[in-house]
Amino acid sequence: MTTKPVVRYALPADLKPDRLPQHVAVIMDGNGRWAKRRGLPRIMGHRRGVDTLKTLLRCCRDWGIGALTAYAFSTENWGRPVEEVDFLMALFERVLRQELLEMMEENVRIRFVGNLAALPRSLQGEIHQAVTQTQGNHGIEFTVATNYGGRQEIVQACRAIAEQVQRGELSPSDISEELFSRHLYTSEISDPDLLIRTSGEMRISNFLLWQLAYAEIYVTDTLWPDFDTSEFHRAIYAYQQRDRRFGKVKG
Ligand SMILES: CC(C)=CCC/C(C)=C/CC/C(C)=C/COP(=O)(O)OP(=O)(O)O
Ligand SMILES: C=C(C)CCOP(=O)(O)OP(=O)(O)O
Ligand SMILES: [Mg+2]
Repeated sequence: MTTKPVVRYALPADLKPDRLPQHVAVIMDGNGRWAKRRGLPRIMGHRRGVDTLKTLLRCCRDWGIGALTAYAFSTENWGRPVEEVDFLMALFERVLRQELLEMMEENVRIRFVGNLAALPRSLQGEIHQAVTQTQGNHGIEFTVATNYGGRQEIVQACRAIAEQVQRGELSPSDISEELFSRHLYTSEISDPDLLIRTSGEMRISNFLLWQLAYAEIYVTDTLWPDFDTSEFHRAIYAYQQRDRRFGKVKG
């Protein structure tokens, strides 16, 4: 039997353990450019991007960040060349299958958000398996946004609420922010405290439109496959310098 070396990340001394974001969301952008700069096909960037994600998940867990949400495929990404879309779907499926045992060992609870019913059947099966098998885990909460669109999520929530009103189960005056949140894909997870976007783009590209209302935003020019623990350290350090006022005045 071979024993895998266990990598543990110590919290850097200049980060305050009592001021860590509890939930970090990431837009894993720049995989295509990373590959292109090396004269490689775009898909190689996505493949390398998986390693970045695995490292980040471990780092969050070791530093005491309770939740990580990663944007893996947007509702708009269907418009990419079919070979790239097919590669990504197969990659998600393969990674899920390969990593399930390790997620169990590392006490990771995985969830998926997005319109999952439109994903390939075999991927849906793998998602179901991973979600149900890890649902008793109480380590880090790991959410993958796949076929996810913030607008689509809001529309489906409106539809579900409208149907309840039509059936007479709910009155329009019962609709509150809290009730609305319960109809989003993210009903079981807290809103992100910090959004990180790699590759320098200053936009949120239809990601968690409702949930990011008060998230701190950090954008780095680094491309996702190059985003490492020292880059993550910089992002958390920047977050800890922010003054989160939530519309109030400084006390
Ligand atoms: C199992 C699992 C969750 C795996 C994650 C794999 C992964 C890293 C997916 C991200 C895919 C994606 C569309 C990235 C955006 O970069 P881009 O293609 O837009 O890059 P570009 O902006 O440089 O073109
Ligand atoms: C990271 C994911 C999965 C989606 C956002 O990146 P995109 O590359 O699709 O976003 P745009 O720059 O096109 O807005
Ligand atoms: Mg991109």
